[in-house]
Amino acid sequence: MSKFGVLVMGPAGAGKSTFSSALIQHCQTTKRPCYYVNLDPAAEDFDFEPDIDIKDLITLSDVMEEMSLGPNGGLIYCFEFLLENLDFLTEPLDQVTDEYLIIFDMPGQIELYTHVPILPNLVKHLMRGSLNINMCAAYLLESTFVVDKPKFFAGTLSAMSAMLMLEMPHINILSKMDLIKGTVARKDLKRFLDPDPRLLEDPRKPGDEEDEEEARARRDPDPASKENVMGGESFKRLNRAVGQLIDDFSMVSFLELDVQDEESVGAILSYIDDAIQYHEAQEPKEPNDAVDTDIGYD
Ligand SMILES: Nc1nc2c(ncn2[C@@H]2O[C@H](COP(=O)(O)OP(=O)(O)OP(=O)(O)O)[C@@H](O)[C@H]2O)c(=O)[nH]1
Repeated sequence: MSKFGVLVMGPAGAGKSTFSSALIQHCQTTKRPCYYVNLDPAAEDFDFEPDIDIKDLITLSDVMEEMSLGPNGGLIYCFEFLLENLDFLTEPLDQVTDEYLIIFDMPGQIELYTHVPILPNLVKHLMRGSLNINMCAAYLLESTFVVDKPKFFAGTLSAMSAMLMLEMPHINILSKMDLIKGTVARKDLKRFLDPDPRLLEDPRKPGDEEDEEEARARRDPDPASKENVMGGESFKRLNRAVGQLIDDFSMVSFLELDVQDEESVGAILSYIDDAIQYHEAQEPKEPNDAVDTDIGYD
């Protein structure tokens, strides 16, 4: 057995720190040792004191002030600095024994999960070489997004982007389920948990009933309708293509998280353990890949 780690990611305010705390609480209840690493250089209040806190190395506020950078550029700078000082993580993590679950609580800036290769390099360092941590990514998206379908699909695309970029075991989580409980019918919710590509063409909000006429018009649009003449159809085709892309990439589905419900937290942790074990069985690691610390920030 070797160390297990979970990289808790997702957009700002998705509930990453709250989920990290729920995981720690669950580990305490089930007597599983865990270790908490805060990698958000702007995070301030914690339910549980981090065992490693990036702010002991560098803080976003110092970088913004001293380098005259904004919050996004400042965050990238902080991570570049972390990659140049990986001993800050390696030394304490080397001391963590194999039975521990290591929770990495990440910042919410979306840039980190899309186009800059910071996280792939960090993950490579954690998973390969001497640390040899078996990792899984947990990408959180707020459940309230389901009432705004374009927003939900945009969030799903960012989860996919993180999946493709990191190439590691990955689960997606719909967080804050308590906020939509009772407002979205189970059958509607299922179309989001396992994203249905036709959702973007369906004008109804979850919970609305569709009348026969609307359903017919959606299945069989009138080519001469005003919307089509004004270019609405090409927008619909784009939506359809995006929905299909997500559908074809059949690994994109969501688990439900309600942090108040101990069982849902435990179920997600079991998925994380299973995803890691499955990945380990499929793809033995290549040790000692060099970490590229140049991420092209100027
Ligand atoms: N109702 C409800 N609120 C939640 C839940 N999880 C988090 N929140 C609230 O959502 C807000 C953001 O939660 P955080 O855990 O700080 O989110 P985060 O993703 O760590 O935020 P950043 O680090 O700023 O990106 C806080 O006000 C939380 O109390 C949940 O499961 N249900």
